[in-house]
Amino acid sequence: MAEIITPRRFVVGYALAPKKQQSFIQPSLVGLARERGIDLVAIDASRRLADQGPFDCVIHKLYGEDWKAQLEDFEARNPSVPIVDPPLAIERLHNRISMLQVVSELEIPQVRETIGIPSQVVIYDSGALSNSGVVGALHFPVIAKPLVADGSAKSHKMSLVFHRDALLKLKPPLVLQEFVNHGGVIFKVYVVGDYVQCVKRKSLPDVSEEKLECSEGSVTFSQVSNMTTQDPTEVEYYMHLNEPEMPPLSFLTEIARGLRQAMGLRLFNFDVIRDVKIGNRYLVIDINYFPGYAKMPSYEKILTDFFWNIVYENKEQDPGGLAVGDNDKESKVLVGNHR
Ligand SMILES: Nc1ncnc2c1ncn2[C@@H]1O[C@H](COP(=O)(O)OP(=O)(O)OP(=O)(O)O)[C@@H](O)[C@H]1O
Ligand SMILES: O=P(O)(O)O[C@H]1[C@H](O)[C@@H](O)[C@H](OP(=O)(O)O)[C@@H](OP(=O)(O)O)[C@H]1O
Ligand SMILES: [Mg+2]
Ligand SMILES: [Mg+2]
Repeated sequence: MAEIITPRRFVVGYALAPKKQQSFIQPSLVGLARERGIDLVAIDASRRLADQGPFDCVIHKLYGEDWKAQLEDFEARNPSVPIVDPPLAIERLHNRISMLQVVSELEIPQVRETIGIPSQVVIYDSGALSNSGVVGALHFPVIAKPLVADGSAKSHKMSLVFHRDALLKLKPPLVLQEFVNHGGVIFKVYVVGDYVQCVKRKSLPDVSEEKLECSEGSVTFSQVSNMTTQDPTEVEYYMHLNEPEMPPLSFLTEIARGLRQAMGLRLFNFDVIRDVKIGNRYLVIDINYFPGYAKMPSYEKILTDFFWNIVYENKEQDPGGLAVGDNDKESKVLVGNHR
């Protein structure tokens, strides 16, 4: 009788909003993870988390106090199971001021390229919009961004504001951020643990001094980097999207490492623009928790490697610390020698 020991399987539980689940949990990801011994299992957010599982790792992108309490309860009962990422660390990204503060605090070598954020002010009430002491130092145009970034459609609705008088119709709380001409392209830097990948995306076109003078009021827009178009006049734009040079990957990797450590997050992306006036000056304008990874080439392999590292790292550090009901996961298959 030969004894075959099959490797232990791991379970990664995911708690995602329906739209996110649909885009992220693709059969190609589930299949690849399964081949590597990792089963991706949906968490039902309407049921108590601690009653579900067992899990070797929990990944999540849900909002609200209820969900945070569920995670805390689960963590207290399963202290050895990694929660990716801790809700407290994610919270920083729900406010567009605290989100970028961490960039200003980065301590990375800035020799050839430099990194920063655009000048910005936070506006809590309408009165501040007409207060020279608050908005007087800003150089126009500015982008008005909702202060809260909570995943709602409203939190993505922005205005490009050309003149001060157009500020008065805006609805605080918001951030007024100087618009920086950057050649109409943004660099989206995806971070998955210590893996970093940069892609180019469509952005707002530059605003010349002449255009600024003849433009009135403001224009609204939403998630411009995700926009695709059937408009033939834009075909040319897309043809030229390949032209701008990428920022050096080593520089982006340093920034990603610094952000990861400072924020205590492993799953995020950040948007970078290059100032056309100062060619080696880069600015971070946005950081997103658990972004649209399925848009990233080879996301299945990158995410599967990430899950594998988490569950194996955890197993090595704490081989005894298994989640509830974990003991029976190492299955032995006995194969009889039939005559
Ligand atoms: N300071 C800036 N200067 C120039 N363009 C900017 C600036 N801030 C934002 N933009 C443009 O506006 C777009 C939306 O801004 P931002 O990324 O902050 O919004 P978001 O809704 O959080 O985006 P995402 O969909 O990536 O979460 C950017 O992709 C970029 O095209
Ligand atoms: O709706 P919220 O919770 O804010 O999250 C969005 C992020 O803000 C975007 O950055 C994601 O798009 P990108 O992956 O293209 O950055 C976007 O990706 P998705 O639309 O593919 O899910 C979302 O993750
Ligand atoms: Mg963005
Ligand atoms: Mg964002």
